[in-house]
Amino acid sequence: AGPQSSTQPAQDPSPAARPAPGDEARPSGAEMQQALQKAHQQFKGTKDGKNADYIPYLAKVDSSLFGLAIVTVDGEVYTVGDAASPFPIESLSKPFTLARLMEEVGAKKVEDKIGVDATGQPFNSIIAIEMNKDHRAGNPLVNAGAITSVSMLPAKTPEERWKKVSDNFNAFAGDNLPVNQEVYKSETDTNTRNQSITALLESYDVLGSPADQALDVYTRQCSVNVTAKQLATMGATLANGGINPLTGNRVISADTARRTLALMATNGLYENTGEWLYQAGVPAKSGVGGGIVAVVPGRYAIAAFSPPLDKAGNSVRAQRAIAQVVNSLGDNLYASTPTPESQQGVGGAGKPAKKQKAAPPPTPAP
Ligand SMILES: NC(=O)CC[C@H](N)C(=O)O
Repeated sequence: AGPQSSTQPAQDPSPAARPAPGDEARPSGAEMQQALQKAHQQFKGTKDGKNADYIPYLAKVDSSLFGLAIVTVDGEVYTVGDAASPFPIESLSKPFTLARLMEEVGAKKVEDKIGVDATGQPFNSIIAIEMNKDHRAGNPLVNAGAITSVSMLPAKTPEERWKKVSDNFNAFAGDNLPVNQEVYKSETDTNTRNQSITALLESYDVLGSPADQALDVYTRQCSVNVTAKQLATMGATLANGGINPLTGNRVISADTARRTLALMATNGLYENTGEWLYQAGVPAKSGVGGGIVAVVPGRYAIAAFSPPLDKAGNSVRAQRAIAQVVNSLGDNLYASTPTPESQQGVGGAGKPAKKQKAAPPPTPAP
């Protein structure tokens, strides 16, 4: 791949008229669709990883399911494979409930009561709570932080708390996301680890609601079914400054969207978040149901679903496919100029993409 075109506008355009970095080489819809197809083709045979088995329902899901979806801030939708297959949202619920919480109580309360730094620990770590004397949970995207988030949502009854969570998901997805009752039961019957985490948080007096209510609403929010297309729409709402690009409705403020994305970049894939950001260069969030959503701010979100997970609980195919698509489209946020190397996927699994398009002639300012 060669360098980008060196065509320069005669004059530096005003800041408002200046395209954002990379805008001059924005991929077309056809290129996005092709990138999805290529990644699907390339990684569908991947055998690495294993379904989550600590939640009995997830162990039984067909490991070969594999779907990819992109939703752009202009409301374009591109999909390939099993993008319409519902799967449990699990930890992908966390950033969206967090965003609702920030809207309702302000970001400062989240910073003070939960914390906004990486934990560097597994999502269900108890040691991370013990080590973090100031904030206890440390980050809203691990279980302790997400249970605390749910507990802090202003609500007088469990029903009201659940309705807030559920209405919020539906607004992000522009669709009705149902609870998978089998998953809810499966998790409720087996979530002894989360019971311990919740009891520990309660002992440190950081919960905003009765402990059992926080854990139950958290468990139910993890049991909601979502498809890759719906998940990409949820991510695209974050990419689009809080406005759902399919419904046109504002779901959260632009400030909350920005803060949520920063937290995804910091801790979205738990102890593997650094490795992820190093390879893919975009904020993302995973769930043990096999979903991952990644966001290119101002541009699009890409979601992938494939059940087999790595040891940190992140879908293997989803990571490889998303990293390859994002890099091949030139959207790694840390790549000032796309290079063959920056266009490779996780572990160099991808191939360099074709040359960047030449920049179009500058549009005259109105
Ligand atoms: N990482 C995840 O997706 C974990 C979610 C799961 N419901 C749990 O609490 O353990």
